[in-house]
Amino acid sequence: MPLGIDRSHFYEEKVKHIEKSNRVKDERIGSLETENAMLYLKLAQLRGALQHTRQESIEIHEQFEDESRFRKSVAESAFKFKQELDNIKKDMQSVQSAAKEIPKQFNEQVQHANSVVQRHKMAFQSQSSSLSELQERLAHMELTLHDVTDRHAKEKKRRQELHNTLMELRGNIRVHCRVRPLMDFDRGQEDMSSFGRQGAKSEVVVHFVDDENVCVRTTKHNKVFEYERVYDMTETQNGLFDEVQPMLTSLLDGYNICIMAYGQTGSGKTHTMLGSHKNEDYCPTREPHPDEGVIPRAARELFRLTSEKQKGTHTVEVSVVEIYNNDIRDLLSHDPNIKHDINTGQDNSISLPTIISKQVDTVYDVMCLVQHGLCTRRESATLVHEHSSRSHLVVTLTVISQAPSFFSKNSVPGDTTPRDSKGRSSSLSSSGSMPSGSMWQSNDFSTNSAGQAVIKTKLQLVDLAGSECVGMSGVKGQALRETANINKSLSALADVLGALAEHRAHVPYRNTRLTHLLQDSIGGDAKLLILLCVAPAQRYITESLQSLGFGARARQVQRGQTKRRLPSSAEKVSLDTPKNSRSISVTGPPPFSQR
Ligand SMILES: Nc1ncnc2c1ncn2[C@@H]1O[C@H](COP(=O)(O)OP(=O)(O)OP(=O)(O)O)[C@@H](O)[C@H]1O
Repeated sequence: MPLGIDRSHFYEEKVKHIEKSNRVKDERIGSLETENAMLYLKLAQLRGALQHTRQESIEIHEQFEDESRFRKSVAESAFKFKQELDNIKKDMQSVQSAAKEIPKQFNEQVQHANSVVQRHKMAFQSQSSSLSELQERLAHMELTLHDVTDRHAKEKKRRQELHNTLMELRGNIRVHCRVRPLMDFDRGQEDMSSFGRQGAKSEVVVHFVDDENVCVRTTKHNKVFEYERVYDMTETQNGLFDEVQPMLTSLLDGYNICIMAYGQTGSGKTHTMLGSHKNEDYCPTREPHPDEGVIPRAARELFRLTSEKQKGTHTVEVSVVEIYNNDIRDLLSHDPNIKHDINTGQDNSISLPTIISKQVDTVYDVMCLVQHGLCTRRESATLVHEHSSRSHLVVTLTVISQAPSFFSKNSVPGDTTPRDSKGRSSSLSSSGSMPSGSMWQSNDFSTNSAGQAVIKTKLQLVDLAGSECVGMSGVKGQALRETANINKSLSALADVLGALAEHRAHVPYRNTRLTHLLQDSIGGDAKLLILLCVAPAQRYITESLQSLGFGARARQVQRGQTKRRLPSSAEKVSLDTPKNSRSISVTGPPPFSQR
């Protein structure tokens, strides 16, 4: 550039140009930065997309692997299935071939079965005729068996009746034996585990054999005793009374009856006669109770029998006495400690004139009086059992019956009552069961206040005190005296039976009050039943053998024919003078006896 030329313009232009170029560049930079930012953004987006794609590819890879594994397992399963299928196919083939065989075999079997059926059919046909024959024979045999069983039962009953009649004719004492169940107190000092076991004191050694036999079996003993009836441990009060009941019918036919429970202490005498209770707890009931014993049942039967007779012709009186330490005590008296004497009549009839006898109309009345007596009865606890009776209890029911009309004042002279061929009055036989050959006795024939002839018969119900070994009962002092008296009176009873069985001239009735009071029942004309009570345990074996022996001995006594309480000679009854005597003793020969 020439000197002196203004260069500022140039520079200005130059600056402008540079500024313009700078502006262009700045714009260019700006747009490039924008573009760069856009590119960064795009890059970030692409990176994000890449990341997403990577993630997806991982997932796809994993899915692929899963699928590969699945395919592999499917392939494996398919292989297994194929193998199984092959096996099934093979099986199918064998089944098919077997199935092909089945109809063949079935046919063969059917043919075989047919032939068997055919054979059996033939056999059946041949046997059916013999089967019907057999059935006929079986039916016939069943009929015969039934018939034989029936005849056997009838024979047994007839034998029993004949036996009873024979016993009656001979005047035998009937003996029934009751074996009681094993009780807790039978254990004594024994431990629980050995209760009832072999060798233990409580081992059962008295066994029921059948209705008529009982046996004692131990290492030392094997003895069988026979009685009219044996009751096992399960026998109920009702079952026992069923056997006793028929005897009571004779009471209204004019026979005295005595039922006596005998046995060692704790053997079940009170249970049998009254039922199980403590004396002071006895509670009479108006209704029959399944547990009640012979006394309430006998009273019930007596009232049943009298209810069948003409109203007002029978009255019943009750007395309750005990024999304690050989003294007779009236348990219905205000002062039971008063001792009473026995009166022996000219005809050897026994009575207690000073004791109270109360008239009763119902069983309840009877049992209330018995309960009154029981509250006073002596009992105490012994080692054997808690409520041991220390006295003999005698409950007497006296039946006062109006004698049949031909004994009355109007008909006595020149008695025209029809008689049977043996001289018996037909009106008498209507009262029932006079056994052939029975004899009549007049000692209880008397008159009532209206001057009518009456007959007194008595039912004595005796709960004896228990025989016992002093050592076993563990008693001392006063109780020892009681035990000694009990044992003495019971052995006197055995002596009396011994003397009667051996027909000795002297029978020691008067050795004790017990034997004296029971004299006309044991040795006289009463029908006597002894209920032997036996405990089954080994610990009482001595006492049980003694009781069973006592029963066996009693059965041997033959007292002669039982007698009926009726006047022997109506003509001799002085009915015109009733004041003379209330108890008319007649000594002449009986008009209707079989003699
Ligand atoms: N057949 C029986 N069934 C069930 N329990 C019975 C039987 N016999 C007796 N017992 C029970 O045995 C116990 C003794 O019986 P029980 O009092 O009758 O004897 P006992 O012979 O009268 O005795 P004791 O002479 O000492 O008075 C009572 O608890 C009674 O309940």
